[in-house]
Amino acid sequence: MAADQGQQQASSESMATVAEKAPITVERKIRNDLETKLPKPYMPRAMIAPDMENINGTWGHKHSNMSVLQQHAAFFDQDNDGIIYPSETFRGFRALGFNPVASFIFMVLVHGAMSYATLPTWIPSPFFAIHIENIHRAKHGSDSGTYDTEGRYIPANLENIFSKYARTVPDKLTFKELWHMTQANRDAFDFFGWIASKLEWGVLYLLAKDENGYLAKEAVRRCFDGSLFEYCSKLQKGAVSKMG
Ligand code: HEM
Repeated sequence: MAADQGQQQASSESMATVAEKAPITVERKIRNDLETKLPKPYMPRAMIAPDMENINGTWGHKHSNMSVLQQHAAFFDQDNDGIIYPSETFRGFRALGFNPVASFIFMVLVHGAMSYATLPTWIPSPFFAIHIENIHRAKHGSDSGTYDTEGRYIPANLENIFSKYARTVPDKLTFKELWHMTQANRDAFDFFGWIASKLEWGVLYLLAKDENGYLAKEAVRRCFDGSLFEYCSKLQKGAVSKMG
């Protein structure tokens, strides 16, 4: 009997997501029910970005056999040649509705920060090209961990963002909660990653916040597979109506 109880206690301890002496684990919650809806939520997905509500990823979005991170960047590859030039990024940001000044600044930051790491040789590109084949090499620290090192997508890490930081409304982040998340994701002395993360999440907030100032989980998920960008550019052209 005592042995049974001991075993039960050991097994509940081995699954605990909270440690009494680490109050931060109480504050930032982890869900333990992901598997009830989403099979193997911990398994990185190469081509599809699912979550609890969309277990097959984005309906109607073509992966073209690219990794989820490659799909995220591919919207900006307007001639589909696998290489993104600054002019394409500028036009991509314009198509999303950003003004010329903001689009120019984002273009300089993205290509200044990401081109070199993605090049096929060590010789820098005078054109600041970004090679989509190697986009995984442009990953940085202090991120959410939702892309893995090879550019796959880890559903559990998307869910963790919302269970940890969405306090006001479930599955939606206020600007303050988003800021809190990027602060919490900081690796020590990773100044580049701190700034890169703030910019990525800040631009996403500007692009996809709703009329009440919330950033919805659905918008974040669709940012990861790039389908959000296609949707927003169609919205700008007036080709689709706004997401429910
Ligand atoms: C409106 C435009 C864009 C938005 C809103 C955006 C937003 C994001 C977000 C929110 C992340 C996730 C960061 C994390 O997991 O913490 C991310 C990651 C990434 N983005 Fe973008 N992005 C945009 C444009 C681009 C462009 C043009 C490129 C390159 C061509 C790019 C390349 C990347 C890469 C390489 C990562 C992985 C970084 C990492 O997880 O360490 N993004 N982006």
